[in-house]
Amino acid sequence: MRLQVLENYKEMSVKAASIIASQVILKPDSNLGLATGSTPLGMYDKLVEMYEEDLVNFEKVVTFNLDEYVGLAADHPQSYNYYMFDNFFEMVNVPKDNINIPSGIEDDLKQVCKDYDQKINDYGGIDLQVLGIGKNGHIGFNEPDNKLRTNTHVVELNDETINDNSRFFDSIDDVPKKAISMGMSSIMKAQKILLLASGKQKAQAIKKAINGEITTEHPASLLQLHSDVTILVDKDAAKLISK
Ligand SMILES: N[C@@H]1[C@@H](O)[C@H](O)[C@@H](COP(=O)(O)O)O[C@@H]1O
Repeated sequence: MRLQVLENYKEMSVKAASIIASQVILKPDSNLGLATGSTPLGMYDKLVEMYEEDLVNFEKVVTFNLDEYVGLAADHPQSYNYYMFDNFFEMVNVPKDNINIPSGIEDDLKQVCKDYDQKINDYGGIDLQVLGIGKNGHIGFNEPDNKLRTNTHVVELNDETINDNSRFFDSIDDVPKKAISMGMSSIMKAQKILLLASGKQKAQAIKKAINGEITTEHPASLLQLHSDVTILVDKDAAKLISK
């Protein structure tokens, strides 16, 4: 694991964007695994800026998002589909046909999950996977548990995650109780992983991810088993990491 501690959120976001841009410049048809949440917002802003300045071109890029809420249609403002278009896809030139986000509103969600993994495989796997981290160490929506699912699957969100994510909804009752998430093996199969964390509320989760034992009870700790992980954190998120 390579850890880089940046001065603040802005610097972390700029660094993350430059890593993605380098990936796309070196391999224009990269398959990018993308994440949502508040953490990557600054990275998407910077990437849009770089695209507008002609520093990067996404015309051959294919994207696969990590997760989506069950029950929220693509046009629901809190869906991850909406988030991705609102914060990134509307402003850059990733072709619409190259954008993959699991649909949480189909009747047969098992089939959606199966097809999603199949498509990732058909495209030759993910070159660079961006991840945020939950306060409880979840990545995507792989929640702490005594066992974790390998492939894309439907997951029951735990109370802490529902509570954390309720800040985006009018009321906690509006937060979906289930989501579709890429599984740990889908994530671990990515060639490279880029994990971002900002703020002191993430310090404990980052400490356990980097210095803690490898356990499914802290899904991000499994990243210690991957050979090419870069972790970008700001000073607040880094403050519990032992030297
Ligand atoms: N499913 C998402 C994760 O992919 C994200 O990493 C996490 C942290 O979000 P934030 O960046 O807003 O703290 O929250 C959500 O639950």
